[in-house]
Amino acid sequence: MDHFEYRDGVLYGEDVPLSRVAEQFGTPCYVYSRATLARHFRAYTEALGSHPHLICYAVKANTNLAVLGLLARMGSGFDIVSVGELERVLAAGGDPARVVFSGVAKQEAEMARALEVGIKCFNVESRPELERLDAVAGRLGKVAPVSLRVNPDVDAGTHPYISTGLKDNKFGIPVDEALAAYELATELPHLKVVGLDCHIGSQLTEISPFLDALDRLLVLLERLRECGIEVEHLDLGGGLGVPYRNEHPPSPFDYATALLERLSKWPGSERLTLLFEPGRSIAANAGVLLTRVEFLKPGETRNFAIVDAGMNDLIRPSLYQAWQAILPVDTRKPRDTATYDVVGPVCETGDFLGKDRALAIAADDLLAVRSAGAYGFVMASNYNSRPRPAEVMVDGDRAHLVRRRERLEELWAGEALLPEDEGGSR
Ligand SMILES: Cc1ncc(COP(=O)(O)O)c(C=O)c1O
Ligand SMILES: N[C@@H](CCCC[NH3+])C(=O)O
Repeated sequence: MDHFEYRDGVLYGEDVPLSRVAEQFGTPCYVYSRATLARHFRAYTEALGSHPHLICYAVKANTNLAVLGLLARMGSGFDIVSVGELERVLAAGGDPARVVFSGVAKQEAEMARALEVGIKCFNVESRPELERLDAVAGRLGKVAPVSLRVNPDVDAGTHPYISTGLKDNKFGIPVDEALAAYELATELPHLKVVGLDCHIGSQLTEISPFLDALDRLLVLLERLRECGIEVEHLDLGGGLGVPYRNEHPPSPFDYATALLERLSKWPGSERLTLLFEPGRSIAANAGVLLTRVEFLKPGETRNFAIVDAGMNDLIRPSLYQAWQAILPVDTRKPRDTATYDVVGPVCETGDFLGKDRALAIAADDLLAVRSAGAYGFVMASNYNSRPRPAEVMVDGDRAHLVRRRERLEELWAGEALLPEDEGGSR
């Protein structure tokens, strides 16, 4: 069941009419469904069944504390890429022993904090990072658990900005250099090799690139074994796509079944814990962005629906030419249908949420931009000095404000005038 659906012409999030959310909390506003988030998380754990596994939700997709807290209580681990994400996981009650730390540029202080709280492992992306981590761990008298992120050079078949597993991408250690990097890791006194990791990209809609990557990792695991290096876990990253429009990505079940089948041919695979780092497939379709039509502006060549959410609130359409469905929240009022570019208030021609959309709308109507639960609020900015929107979680017939809209004064907190400009004129 989809938890954002029309009932009698009105769009609901679970049992809450989205018009009520807009009235209560204003627009623009992100709305997440607790039941959908939980269902998406369970789809992974059920798909993996009894095979030892840990789902490490990719925090970057949606860092709202209520989202993290819900997943933490369901037993989720977390994939983080900064100490900021680590602190959010801890603040939400997440278990540090279930945290993996990815990212190409981990700083010493970030490593130190992660060692202090005792994370599960560092997904190390280069040889200099191994050396830095060894030095930091040595200074703290600790041993850092490491997994090397290998770049298997497979084409994920996704948007070039979100493809990460090609030779040309900055991520990971090239697969041909991985063995030598593992040897270095075993020699460094303050590191312990625990895993092997890859992440080939985001919004993948086919299983085959994942299987190609797995095949390459299994060849590497074989060679590691020959050198006496055994790992406890294999982390296949995130990347499973979602339907934004008419894509048909594999379900977590189909994906896991295909992987487990391929893996079963590898001796000892039943002892290898599988880690996954899904972000989008858990959060994207668990959220919408609510926005109100400010003005309709008919034109000679195009009609514009100018709404109160802009590229600063949801940048995916502008940045990746991403298509996200835009739906009227209340379809009961009689309206003429026209084709609109749905644009925001920001002073950029690239400020649009959708183009060429057939919509039956009038000024003041509410719209919902779908699939906005991942890479939505987290990528919002204050461009044009616009406060970032509120976030709301619906749960059955209740709507909880889980992050209030930013206040205007917060936009200049921490800034100062020059001393000579404080009050009075020169
Ligand atoms: C290392 C890593 N893990 C996990 C993810 C999550 O990816 P997705 O949201 O596509 O599942 C990303 C983002 O692409 C990533 O860079
Ligand atoms: N921000 C991207 C995904 C980035 C994945 C991060 N490695 C998107 O919205 O599609």
